Amino acid sequence: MGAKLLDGERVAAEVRAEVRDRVERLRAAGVRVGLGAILVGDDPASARYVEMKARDCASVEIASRVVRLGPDASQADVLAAVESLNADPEVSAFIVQLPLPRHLDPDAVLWAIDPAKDADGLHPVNLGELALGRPRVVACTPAGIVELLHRHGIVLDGAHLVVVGRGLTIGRPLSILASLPRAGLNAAVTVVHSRVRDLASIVRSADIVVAAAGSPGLVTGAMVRPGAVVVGAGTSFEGRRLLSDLADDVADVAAWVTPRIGGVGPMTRAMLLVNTVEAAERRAGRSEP
Ligand SMILES: Nc1nc(=O)c2c([nH]1)NC[C@@H]1CN(c3ccc(C(=O)N[C@@H](CCC(=O)O)C(=O)O)cc3)C=[N+]21
Repeated sequence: MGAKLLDGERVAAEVRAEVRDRVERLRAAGVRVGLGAILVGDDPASARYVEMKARDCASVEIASRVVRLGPDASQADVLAAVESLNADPEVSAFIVQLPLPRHLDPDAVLWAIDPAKDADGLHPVNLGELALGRPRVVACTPAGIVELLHRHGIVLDGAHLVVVGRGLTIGRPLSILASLPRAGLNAAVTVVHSRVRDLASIVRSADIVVAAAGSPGLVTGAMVRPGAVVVGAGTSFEGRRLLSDLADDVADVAAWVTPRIGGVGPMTRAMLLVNTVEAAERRAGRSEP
């Protein structure tokens, strides 16, 4: 266990303190900030995440509203919930918890969200703006990973970043974000899936590895170049236990590694609050750079 820990809990607390100041300033100007969530079905992990989010909101004095729909909710029911939050002046931004039950079409639901209220940065317009090189609302986990690295003094610019996993919420947007020609980003990005030929040699060529495949123990110490930075971002469960995409022996080899708990997860939640206060600021016409 030679690696230093990328302390997401600590950095998330810093980010929350900054969000709280911004909420305070908006309140002084008569603007209230609220985060909504639509939760469909009874997946325990999803329910737990939505609960944590409500607690985070309370800690920064953002109002929180959860719309709960049963596991048999129809596409029309979900779209109606989206429309109600789009129209709700108390809701600055909101998320639709994913994955949705299999009978629902997530693409149509994401399209229905007002892009100005998209707290997750997963609306096609926001993903499109990101791809075009002018990020507006950035997906929470990618934004959180970039922030986590920055605040530990780890430089993306010029580094070789290997992203394992290309999902909608982490790998795909992170690979685009990190490659943007901007100060603090500008990484040389390789994005692969978990069954790529010779994953080990690709991972070994990385300065920074982000494992976002949702495949427990996928990235092992033997794959990692000594001194590399390794971030575990995938989530999977064994019962209620959260499993990491990183094998434990990564910590013997890497210079920096995320802990299984208290790494990327708290950063994801913190960036959700950032996206929410930014939505409120834009709406109030006092957007900060
Ligand atoms: N529309 C949408 N947006 C999401 O951002 C989203 C989603 N759907 N669906 C599910 C995934 C998963 N996710 C997590 C966020 C934080 C923790 C987290 O904070 N975990 C704690 C541990 C919590 C525990 O003790 O189980 C930690 O890593 O320290 C976990 C998982 C967001 N997701």
